[in-house]
Amino acid sequence: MSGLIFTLRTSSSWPRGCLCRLGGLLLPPLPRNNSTVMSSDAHWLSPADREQVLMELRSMGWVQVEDRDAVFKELHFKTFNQAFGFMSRVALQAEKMNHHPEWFNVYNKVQITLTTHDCGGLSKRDVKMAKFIDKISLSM
Ligand SMILES: C[C@H](O)[C@H](O)[C@H]1CNC2=NC(N)=NC(=O)C2=N1
Repeated sequence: MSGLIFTLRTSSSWPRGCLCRLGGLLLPPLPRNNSTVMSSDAHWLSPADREQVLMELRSMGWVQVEDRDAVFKELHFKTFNQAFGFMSRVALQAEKMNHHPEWFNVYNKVQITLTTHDCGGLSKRDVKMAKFIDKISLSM
């Protein structure tokens, strides 16, 4: 039986998992787990949105991570208690949003990386979480 056979593969040069290539076509991100459909805010940021959002995040001290589609920020607090209190509030928000930071804490410093694993890159959820983090850190 003759017929066309297409293979789905993610483009190597694009943030992992964000776009699939079907021949020469670029398809929107596919949910990692076929049984669940990602909510719209867990989808990869569009190129137009990215530039605007990254400009805003950079103005708040976030930087882009070199080898992955993510943003990073290091926060300093007066004491460990303040740092941990900050982390507790962010943890509750992470559970509420079902969107969790990658973070590392030493004494009064908290290093945070945000990216959306389900789409392999930055999404609106990362932006929402970054803005929440900035708001809470300023109120500590
Ligand atoms: C199964 C669970 O809903 C998913 O793994 C959620 C949990 N927290 C998450 N956190 C982040 N940063 N990215 C995700 O894609 C994500 N997905």
